[in-house]
Amino acid sequence: METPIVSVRHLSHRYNVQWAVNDVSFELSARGVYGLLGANGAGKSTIMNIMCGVLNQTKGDVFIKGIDMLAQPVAAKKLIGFLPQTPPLQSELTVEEFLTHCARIRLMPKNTIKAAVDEVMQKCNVAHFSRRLIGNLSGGYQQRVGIAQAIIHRPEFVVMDEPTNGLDPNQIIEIRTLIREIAEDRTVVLSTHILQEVQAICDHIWMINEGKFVFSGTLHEFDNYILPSSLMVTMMNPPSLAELQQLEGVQQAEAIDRNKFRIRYTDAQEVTDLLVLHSGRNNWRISELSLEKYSLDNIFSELSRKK
Ligand SMILES: Nc1ncnc2c1ncn2[C@@H]1O[C@H](COP(=O)(O)OP(=O)(O)OP(=O)(O)O)[C@@H](O)[C@H]1O
Repeated sequence: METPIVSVRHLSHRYNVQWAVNDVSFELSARGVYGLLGANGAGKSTIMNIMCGVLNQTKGDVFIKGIDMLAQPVAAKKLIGFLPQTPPLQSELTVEEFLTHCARIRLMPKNTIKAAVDEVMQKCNVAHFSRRLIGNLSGGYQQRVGIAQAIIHRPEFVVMDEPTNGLDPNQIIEIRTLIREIAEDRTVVLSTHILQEVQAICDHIWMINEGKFVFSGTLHEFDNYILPSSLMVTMMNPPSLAELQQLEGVQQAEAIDRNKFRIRYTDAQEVTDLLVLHSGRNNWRISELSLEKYSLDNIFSELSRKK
């Protein structure tokens, strides 16, 4: 069997007295984008920093292509690219100078550096800014340079800590596209606290809460696992709450305001059909009907209930 690109075994980490990561294990063998999703403080950065050899774990092991990160950090780090939460940029250098410097500290052979810098500037679409000082680039372009430094040495495995944090909506779309391109021939692990981010670019999701994995699966499995169980209905001429509650298929109805109600149900289609039917018969005049989208908080509490 092929050696996994990454193997994390029973990883735990404690800062002072608090356990930030608690017995996390996983293995990655395939290409694609893996999303580590969790609220602020869930433990994402701690796991990423340990995987990349920036922080030594309290317990457990990390192997990169079979190489123990603690025992052989230099050899393991050659196989990894890392974009930390705050990109390690030097604002007084030009893009080309900075990437050349990164290639040197990555111990790339001297005669390969120029070609590698040109290639990565093309890939990350910063070649036209090669002579511009990094400090004078926009946030989106600085992030591109941050990604370029992570892949300059052509690692098989790239880790990005909240790569779209702080960018504007257009920049977010561009950086997501770049990440997907990078993942075509590599394994990328990224962290985010934004549900839509994993839905937009990840093939596989891990959810982490208070230092523990609470879900691991494909995007499809995730969507099937977390089904909404309520809908919002707005009516111009609503019935009483008691009337709504008596409707077949309605588990519970809650008035949000005079016209708007949250309906909990067992079968979304059945309750929608009945609401529309009764609205037609009784002139309730539905103006809006929508399934409620889950927030990250809802999902965590739902996952905790399912465990
Ligand atoms: N250097 C540190 N010293 C003490 N506690 C820390 C330190 N770094 C992180 N923590 C704590 O460990 C827990 C996990 O933090 P971590 O930064 O890994 O979470 P995160 O999911 O990456 O959150 P964020 O999205 O806010 O970066 C948090 O409770 C945090 O306060």
